[in-house]
Amino acid sequence: MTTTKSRTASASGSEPATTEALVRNPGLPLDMGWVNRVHSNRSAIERRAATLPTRRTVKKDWQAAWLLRAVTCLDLTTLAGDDTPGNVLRLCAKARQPVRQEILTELGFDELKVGAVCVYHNFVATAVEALQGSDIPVAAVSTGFPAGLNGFDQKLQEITASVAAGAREIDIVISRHHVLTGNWQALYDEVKAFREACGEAHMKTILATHELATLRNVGMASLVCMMAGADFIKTSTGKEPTNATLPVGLVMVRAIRDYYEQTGYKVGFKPAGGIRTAKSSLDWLALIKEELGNEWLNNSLFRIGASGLLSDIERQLAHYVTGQYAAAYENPMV
Ligand SMILES: O=C[C@H](O)COP(=O)(O)O
Repeated sequence: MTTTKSRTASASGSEPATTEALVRNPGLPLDMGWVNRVHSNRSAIERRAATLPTRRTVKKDWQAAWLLRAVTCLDLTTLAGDDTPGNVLRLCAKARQPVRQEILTELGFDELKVGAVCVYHNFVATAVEALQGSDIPVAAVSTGFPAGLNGFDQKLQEITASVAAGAREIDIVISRHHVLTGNWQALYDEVKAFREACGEAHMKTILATHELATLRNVGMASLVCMMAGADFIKTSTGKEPTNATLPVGLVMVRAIRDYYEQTGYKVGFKPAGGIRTAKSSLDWLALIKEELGNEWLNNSLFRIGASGLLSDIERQLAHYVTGQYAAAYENPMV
């Protein structure tokens, strides 16, 4: 007979949490013919997005397995004005042990860790040291995060400094004005230069979709950033009035699918900003599964950027294992 524990473990392990090394998207010359063919039908996109939270009901063992998968894809983030070395160290400890060991053991796991820790440049060195030996990468937000309005040279210096401090991932923000004025060449040139400055560090390109005015702009900007060599495209900084939404996510993952079908290169996707509940993490996983397939359901190609999601996931996992919700003090942070 299959036990609950072994079913859960196999459900979570049915696809590897981290796949073998991907071929990095090298980018390609800006193809304005392709970019101009991007279209978006807002009502159709919104209708499709509205079905996602309802059509895939993931329950019991499968829900636990999906939540564990969400944890492995989490960019555990702190990007607050009152960040301190102390709270970054606590975040890194949580990154190493995101779910209490007794819960993990009940679920049949020895170990679980997040996809990355995401901080401002000033805390990169602290996080790198705290995560030594864990193989958890540190991601730095860069290029004038969140508004993206620093000078261009300053933006390149920020990237270089974060890479030198040990960041293995750089989350850059694009200049929204290039999109809003239709200057796609400028957007392409900017992102290509950022990618060159990143070197071996993987580059996530934040579109700040709320500030791009239309879904068509989101689709066009997604494509231009991939042509310029983005390893991931990311929805939001977490600082816009509206951040990750399923309609915007749908436009972006369809751009990723289009790019893959045309070039053979897989680009990752990172929804970020305002994702706070275990249920919403399941909706994002469902979006990826349905639109991009299981190949994207691992932390090489999918991340969730969140500063306040993990505690609800841990709470739901504890409930799954014990039948009771934990007291707040048992899940003290994030
Ligand atoms: O990149 C990640 C986002 O800044 C996180 O946003 P959040 O604080 O709303 O979770």
